[in-house]
Amino acid sequence: MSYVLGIDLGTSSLKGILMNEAGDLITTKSAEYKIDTPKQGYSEQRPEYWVVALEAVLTGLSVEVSDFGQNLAGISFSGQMHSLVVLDENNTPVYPAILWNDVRTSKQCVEITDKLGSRLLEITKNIALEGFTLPKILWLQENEPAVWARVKKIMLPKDYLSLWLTGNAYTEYSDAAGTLLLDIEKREWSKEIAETFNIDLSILPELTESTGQTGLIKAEIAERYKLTKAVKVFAGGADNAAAALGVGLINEEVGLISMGTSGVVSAYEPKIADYKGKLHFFDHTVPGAYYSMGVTLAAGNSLNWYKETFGKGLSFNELLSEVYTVAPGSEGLLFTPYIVGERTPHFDSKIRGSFVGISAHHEQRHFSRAVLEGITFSLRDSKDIMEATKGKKFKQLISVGGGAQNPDIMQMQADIFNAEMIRLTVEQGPGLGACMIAAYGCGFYDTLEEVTKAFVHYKEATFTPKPANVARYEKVYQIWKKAYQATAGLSHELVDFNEEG
Ligand SMILES: Nc1ncnc2c1ncn2[C@@H]1O[C@H](COP(=O)(O)OP(=O)(O)O)[C@@H](O)[C@H]1O
Ligand SMILES: O=C(CO)[C@@H](O)[C@H](O)COP(=O)(O)O
Repeated sequence: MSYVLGIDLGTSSLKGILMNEAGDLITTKSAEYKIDTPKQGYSEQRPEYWVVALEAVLTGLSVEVSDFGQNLAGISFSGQMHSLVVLDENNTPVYPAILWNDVRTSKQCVEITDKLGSRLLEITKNIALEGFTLPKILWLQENEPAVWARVKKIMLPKDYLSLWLTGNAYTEYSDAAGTLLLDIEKREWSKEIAETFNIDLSILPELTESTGQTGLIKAEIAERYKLTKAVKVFAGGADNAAAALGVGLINEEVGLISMGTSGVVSAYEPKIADYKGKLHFFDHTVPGAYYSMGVTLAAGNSLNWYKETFGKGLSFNELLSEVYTVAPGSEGLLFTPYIVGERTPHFDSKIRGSFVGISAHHEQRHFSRAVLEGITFSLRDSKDIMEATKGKKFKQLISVGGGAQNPDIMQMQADIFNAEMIRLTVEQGPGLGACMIAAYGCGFYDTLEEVTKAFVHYKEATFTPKPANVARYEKVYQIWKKAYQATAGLSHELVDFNEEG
């Protein structure tokens, strides 16, 4: 039976999921990489890190699965969104990729908003945020003119890997939508926006559907991994759009929660909607459909920071092993996960995180629980906005991302969202979505609905809200919500103070 490979180029690691054409999991492999932070607010990765990780995953698969080379038929991708990759005429990166959680571009966001006014929302359906690609391009033009002069191609992370595999430069609508350069209605690069900011349209990659084929794996790479078939490569999707497909978000019945490096709440949108920038609005991987989402900049990232700072050397399971012994509300300890600023609902790159209410009786287990609760409250902010704008409550939510591995986090999500939380049998939503795109692209199925039936399965055991916890969290959440206003002024002053040196 033929195999399909889904590559999820995450922020903390690259994950490969190998499945057969019937939708059975064969195996998974992953390789981690670091984030470089040369200055406060900067977040970068060298595209070479991703290639090294991809090669490690391909090597691991070819060693573990004896018929990998013989049976691999198609590959597709899911990738961290918005991050800017810049290449010269030889397709060599000329600058580190500036990532989606880099907040150096506040000035450029103001410039975009001033120059485009209401046209920005009309054309792109989104507002200017530090994480998106266009402000990063303007930052490079302004701060690194010599580098900018060498740029012949702009790419998004997963598209760089596709280029590396095939030699062809493409992107697809779900990732293009996150650049602020796509005219969402016309489904083409916006000439108006590109001209306003002196961006030559020729440096933008050709657009295709998520399911579009970008090429075949180059001969020298096929030879290295002993791939005997002509392996087809398909464009894939932005990680949140691929996850939406991977969890079966192909109708409005359910919502999606992801606790990866970022935290995301998203919903299927059958047609273009105007959320006035309160929620992000992007193309889905399902051609012609869309999804809306709210984003917490540092969900898993806050947990990582906490682990590295206060639990060095511990595994996540060790770090969180006593969380269940603390009652909901962490006995009066609150945490706001704004360690790199926040998107939904505050859109504030200068807010910073805080612990509020530290008492002499608090132990490490209280801090651990407070961190998880703060992350989940922040996701609740997005969920509430989404439900209010859509006028409907999600009774069931599918939970993905690294955080979904922990049962205490899952129960907390059920209690704080007051919804039944469901998990996938194959735990990696974005990578699964990428496999599904490859299976469809290879022609193993006629429709994405059929692929969904074969590939997407939920675990039988779900996490249901406990009424006493729901009631308690409702009260704590109302207090937690005040922490943003209470700490915003202080945070802004401190950030300015630090920037002055
Ligand atoms: N066993 C675990 N328990 C709780 N959280 C975890 C666990 N493993 C990973 N995580 C969290 O999940 C995050 C990684 O999730 P993932 O979806 O792989 O992210 P990304 O796609 O951004 O690389 C980590 O940053 C970490 O905070
Ligand atoms: O910026 C966004 C969405 O707008 C992030 O969700 C990135 O797409 C990174 O995702 P993860 O690495 O956390 O999956």
